[in-house]
Amino acid sequence: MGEQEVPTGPVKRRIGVMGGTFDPIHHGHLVAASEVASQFHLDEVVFVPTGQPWQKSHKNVSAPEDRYLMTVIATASNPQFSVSRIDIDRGGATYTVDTLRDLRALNSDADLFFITGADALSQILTTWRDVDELFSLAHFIGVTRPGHILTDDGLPEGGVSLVEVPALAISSTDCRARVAQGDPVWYLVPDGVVRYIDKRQLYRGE
Ligand SMILES: Nc1ncnc2c1ncn2[C@@H]1O[C@H](COP(=O)(O)OP(=O)(O)OP(=O)(O)O)[C@@H](O)[C@H]1O
Ligand SMILES: O=C(O)c1ccc[n+]([C@@H]2O[C@H](COP(=O)([O-])O)[C@@H](O)[C@H]2O)c1
Repeated sequence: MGEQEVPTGPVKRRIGVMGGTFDPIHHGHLVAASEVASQFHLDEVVFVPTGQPWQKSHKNVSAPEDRYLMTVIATASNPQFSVSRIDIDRGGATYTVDTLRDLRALNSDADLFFITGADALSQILTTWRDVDELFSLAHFIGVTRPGHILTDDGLPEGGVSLVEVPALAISSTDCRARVAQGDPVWYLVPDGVVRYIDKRQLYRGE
Protein backbone atom coordinates (compact mmCIF):
# COMPACT_ATOMS: atom_id res chain seq x y z
CA MET A 1 0.00 0.00 0.00
CA GLY A 2 1.36 3.43 -0.93
CA GLU A 3 2.07 6.11 1.63
CA GLN A 4 -1.03 7.84 2.95
CA GLU A 5 -1.25 11.45 1.98
CA VAL A 6 -1.49 13.58 5.08
CA PRO A 7 -4.32 16.06 4.55
CA THR A 8 -3.03 19.59 4.91
CA GLY A 9 -5.35 22.48 5.62
CA PRO A 10 -5.10 25.83 3.90
CA VAL A 11 -2.01 27.78 4.95
CA LYS A 12 -3.04 30.26 7.60
CA ARG A 13 -2.29 33.92 7.12
CA ARG A 14 0.06 35.37 9.70
CA ILE A 15 -1.00 38.80 10.90
CA GLY A 16 1.08 40.99 13.21
CA VAL A 17 -0.83 43.36 15.48
CA MET A 18 0.98 46.44 16.75
CA GLY A 19 -1.17 48.25 19.31
CA GLY A 20 -0.15 51.63 20.60
CA THR A 21 -1.25 55.11 21.48
CA PHE A 22 1.04 56.43 18.73
CA ASP A 23 1.07 59.99 20.09
CA PRO A 24 3.02 60.36 17.83
CA ILE A 25 4.06 57.19 15.99
CA HIS A 26 7.88 57.12 15.66
CA HIS A 27 10.62 55.09 14.01
CA GLY A 28 10.97 52.84 17.10
CA HIS A 29 7.46 51.50 16.39
CA LEU A 30 8.12 51.10 12.66
CA VAL A 31 11.46 49.33 13.05
CA ALA A 32 9.98 46.94 15.64
CA ALA A 33 7.08 46.03 13.31
CA SER A 34 9.35 45.62 10.30
CA GLU A 35 11.83 43.41 12.14
CA VAL A 36 9.14 41.16 13.62
CA ALA A 37 7.42 40.89 10.21
CA SER A 38 10.69 39.67 8.73
CA GLN A 39 11.70 37.27 11.52
CA PHE A 40 8.21 35.74 11.88
CA HIS A 41 7.36 35.66 8.15
CA LEU A 42 4.23 37.73 8.70
CA ASP A 43 1.95 38.47 5.76
CA GLU A 44 1.03 41.86 7.17
CA VAL A 45 1.20 44.06 10.25
CA VAL A 46 -1.90 45.92 11.37
CA PHE A 47 -1.25 49.01 13.48
CA VAL A 48 -4.09 49.61 15.94
CA PRO A 49 -4.15 53.06 17.57
CA THR A 50 -5.85 53.00 20.96
CA GLY A 51 -9.21 54.67 21.48
CA GLN A 52 -8.87 55.62 25.14
CA PRO A 53 -5.65 54.15 26.59
CA TRP A 54 -6.94 53.60 30.13
CA GLN A 55 -3.46 53.45 31.67
CA LYS A 56 -2.72 56.90 30.22
CA SER A 57 -5.98 58.49 31.37
CA HIS A 58 -4.02 60.83 33.68
CA LYS A 59 -2.12 62.14 30.64
CA ASN A 60 -3.12 64.59 27.98
CA VAL A 61 -3.54 62.23 25.02
CA SER A 62 -4.12 63.73 21.53
CA ALA A 63 -7.42 63.21 19.73
CA PRO A 64 -7.85 59.69 18.30
CA GLU A 65 -8.30 61.10 14.76
CA ASP A 66 -4.92 62.86 14.92
CA ARG A 67 -3.18 59.72 16.18
CA TYR A 68 -4.98 57.61 13.58
CA LEU A 69 -4.00 59.94 10.70
CA MET A 70 -0.35 60.11 11.83
CA THR A 71 -0.31 56.29 11.89
CA VAL A 72 -1.77 56.15 8.37
CA ILE A 73 0.80 58.67 7.09
CA ALA A 74 3.70 56.79 8.73
CA THR A 75 2.72 53.38 7.35
CA ALA A 76 1.37 54.38 3.91
CA SER A 77 4.56 53.60 1.97
CA ASN A 78 4.82 49.99 3.20
CA PRO A 79 2.44 47.60 1.41
CA GLN A 80 2.73 45.12 4.32
CA PHE A 81 1.46 47.70 6.84
CA SER A 82 -2.12 48.79 7.41
CA VAL A 83 -4.02 50.67 10.12
CA SER A 84 -7.21 49.56 11.86
CA ARG A 85 -9.78 51.85 13.51
CA ILE A 86 -11.33 49.08 15.61
CA ASP A 87 -10.14 50.39 18.98
CA ILE A 88 -11.09 53.97 18.11
CA ASP A 89 -14.52 53.07 16.73
CA ARG A 90 -15.45 50.69 19.58
CA GLY A 91 -15.44 53.63 21.99
CA GLY A 92 -14.67 53.51 25.69
CA ALA A 93 -11.46 52.34 27.31
CA THR A 94 -9.21 50.22 25.10
CA TYR A 95 -8.36 46.71 26.26
CA THR A 96 -6.18 44.41 24.15
CA VAL A 97 -8.51 41.48 24.83
CA ASP A 98 -11.21 43.35 22.86
CA THR A 99 -8.74 44.26 20.09
CA LEU A 100 -7.74 40.63 19.64
CA ARG A 101 -11.30 39.27 19.91
CA ASP A 102 -12.43 41.68 17.18
CA LEU A 103 -9.45 40.94 14.94
CA ARG A 104 -10.00 37.20 15.32
CA ALA A 105 -13.64 37.58 14.34
CA LEU A 106 -12.58 39.54 11.23
CA ASN A 107 -9.74 37.13 10.33
CA SER A 108 -10.89 33.67 11.34
CA ASP A 109 -8.39 32.14 8.89
CA ALA A 110 -5.34 33.81 10.44
CA ASP A 111 -2.86 33.43 13.28
CA LEU A 112 -2.34 36.64 15.23
CA PHE A 113 0.98 37.87 16.63
CA PHE A 114 0.71 40.75 19.09
CA ILE A 115 3.86 42.89 19.04
CA THR A 116 4.77 44.75 22.19
CA GLY A 117 7.78 46.52 23.66
CA ALA A 118 9.69 45.27 26.72
CA ASP A 119 8.04 47.90 28.94
CA ALA A 120 4.51 46.84 28.03
CA LEU A 121 5.34 43.11 28.13
CA SER A 122 6.48 43.38 31.74
CA GLN A 123 3.11 44.93 32.70
CA ILE A 124 0.76 42.40 31.10
CA LEU A 125 0.51 39.88 33.93
CA THR A 126 -0.05 42.43 36.64
CA THR A 127 -2.13 45.13 35.00
CA TRP A 128 -3.83 44.05 31.77
CA ARG A 129 -7.43 42.88 31.59
CA ASP A 130 -8.37 39.18 31.04
CA VAL A 131 -4.77 37.96 30.93
CA ASP A 132 -5.69 34.27 30.62
CA GLU A 133 -7.78 34.83 27.51
CA LEU A 134 -5.15 37.12 25.95
CA PHE A 135 -2.67 34.33 25.39
CA SER A 136 -5.27 32.10 23.73
CA LEU A 137 -6.08 34.78 21.17
CA ALA A 138 -2.57 35.59 19.92
CA HIS A 139 1.06 34.69 20.20
CA PHE A 140 2.86 37.56 21.97
CA ILE A 141 6.15 38.92 20.68
CA GLY A 142 8.17 41.07 23.06
CA VAL A 143 10.73 43.35 21.45
CA THR A 144 13.76 45.03 22.98
CA ARG A 145 13.47 48.67 23.92
CA PRO A 146 16.39 50.74 25.25
CA GLY A 147 16.07 51.31 29.00
CA HIS A 148 13.82 48.29 29.58
CA ILE A 149 14.73 44.68 30.35
CA LEU A 150 13.18 42.16 27.97
CA THR A 151 12.05 39.08 29.90
CA ASP A 152 9.23 36.56 29.69
CA ASP A 153 9.38 35.74 33.42
CA GLY A 154 6.02 34.41 34.61
CA LEU A 155 4.42 34.61 31.16
CA PRO A 156 2.86 31.41 29.77
CA GLU A 157 5.41 29.02 28.31
CA GLY A 158 5.12 28.91 24.52
CA GLY A 159 2.88 31.97 24.50
CA VAL A 160 5.61 34.55 24.12
CA SER A 161 8.70 35.02 21.94
CA LEU A 162 11.42 37.55 22.64
CA VAL A 163 13.02 39.39 19.72
CA GLU A 164 16.02 41.69 19.49
CA VAL A 165 15.24 44.65 17.25
CA PRO A 166 17.74 47.34 16.23
CA ALA A 167 17.73 49.60 19.29
CA LEU A 168 16.16 53.00 18.78
CA ALA A 169 16.02 55.07 21.95
CA ILE A 170 12.94 56.99 20.81
CA SER A 171 9.74 57.48 22.79
CA SER A 172 6.58 59.40 22.01
CA THR A 173 7.03 61.22 25.34
CA ASP A 174 10.43 62.49 24.20
CA CYS A 175 9.05 63.50 20.77
CA ARG A 176 6.24 65.50 22.41
CA ALA A 177 8.69 67.20 24.78
CA ARG A 178 10.98 68.12 21.90
CA VAL A 179 8.14 69.71 19.93
CA ALA A 180 7.01 71.62 23.03
CA GLN A 181 10.55 73.00 23.46
CA GLY A 182 10.87 73.88 19.78
CA ASP A 183 13.44 71.14 19.14
CA PRO A 184 13.31 69.16 15.87
CA VAL A 185 11.79 65.70 15.58
CA TRP A 186 13.05 65.19 12.03
CA TYR A 187 14.32 61.60 11.60
CA LEU A 188 12.78 60.51 14.93
CA VAL A 189 9.37 60.32 13.23
CA PRO A 190 8.59 59.99 9.49
CA ASP A 191 8.73 63.25 7.49
CA GLY A 192 4.97 63.27 6.89
CA VAL A 193 4.38 63.01 10.64
CA VAL A 194 6.67 66.02 11.29
CA ARG A 195 4.57 67.97 8.80
CA TYR A 196 1.27 66.75 10.31
CA ILE A 197 2.39 67.77 13.83
CA ASP A 198 3.27 71.19 12.48
CA LYS A 199 0.06 71.59 10.49
CA ARG A 200 -2.15 70.63 13.47
CA GLN A 201 0.09 72.46 15.97
CA LEU A 202 0.22 69.35 18.18
CA TYR A 203 2.17 69.24 21.47
CA ARG A 204 2.85 72.99 21.49
CA GLY A 205 1.31 73.75 24.86
CA GLU A 206 2.81 70.83 26.83
N1 LIG B 1 11.70 52.67 20.71
C1 LIG B 1 10.93 51.59 20.81
N2 LIG B 1 11.46 50.35 20.60
C2 LIG B 1 10.68 49.25 20.72
N3 LIG B 1 9.36 49.26 21.07
C3 LIG B 1 8.78 50.44 21.30
C4 LIG B 1 9.54 51.66 21.19
N4 LIG B 1 8.69 52.69 21.49
C5 LIG B 1 7.50 52.13 21.78
N5 LIG B 1 7.53 50.79 21.68
C6 LIG B 1 6.43 49.86 21.90
O1 LIG B 1 5.38 50.19 21.02
C7 LIG B 1 4.09 49.99 21.63
C8 LIG B 1 3.25 51.27 21.57
O2 LIG B 1 3.98 52.27 22.23
P1 LIG B 1 3.40 53.73 22.56
O3 LIG B 1 2.48 54.18 21.47
O4 LIG B 1 2.91 53.79 23.94
O5 LIG B 1 4.77 54.58 22.40
P2 LIG B 1 5.71 55.15 23.52
O6 LIG B 1 6.90 55.72 22.84
O7 LIG B 1 5.95 54.11 24.58
O8 LIG B 1 4.77 56.31 24.10
P3 LIG B 1 4.86 57.20 25.45
O9 LIG B 1 6.25 57.69 25.58
O10 LIG B 1 3.83 58.27 25.21
O11 LIG B 1 4.46 56.26 26.57
C9 LIG B 1 4.39 49.56 23.07
O12 LIG B 1 4.31 48.15 23.11
C10 LIG B 1 5.82 50.02 23.30
O13 LIG B 1 6.48 49.21 24.23
O1 LIG C 1 -5.55 45.31 27.84
C1 LIG C 1 -5.09 46.07 28.71
O2 LIG C 1 -5.51 46.10 29.87
C2 LIG C 1 -3.95 47.02 28.28
C3 LIG C 1 -3.31 47.84 29.20
C4 LIG C 1 -2.32 48.69 28.76
C5 LIG C 1 -1.94 48.71 27.42
N1 LIG C 1 -2.56 47.88 26.56
C6 LIG C 1 -2.23 47.89 25.12
O3 LIG C 1 -0.84 47.96 24.92
C7 LIG C 1 -0.56 48.67 23.72
C8 LIG C 1 0.43 49.78 24.04
O4 LIG C 1 -0.20 50.67 24.93
P1 LIG C 1 0.37 52.13 25.24
O5 LIG C 1 -0.62 52.66 26.25
O6 LIG C 1 1.74 51.91 25.78
O7 LIG C 1 0.35 52.89 23.97
C9 LIG C 1 -1.91 49.18 23.22
O8 LIG C 1 -2.38 48.32 22.21
C10 LIG C 1 -2.79 49.12 24.44
O9 LIG C 1 -4.17 48.95 24.16
C11 LIG C 1 -3.55 47.04 26.96
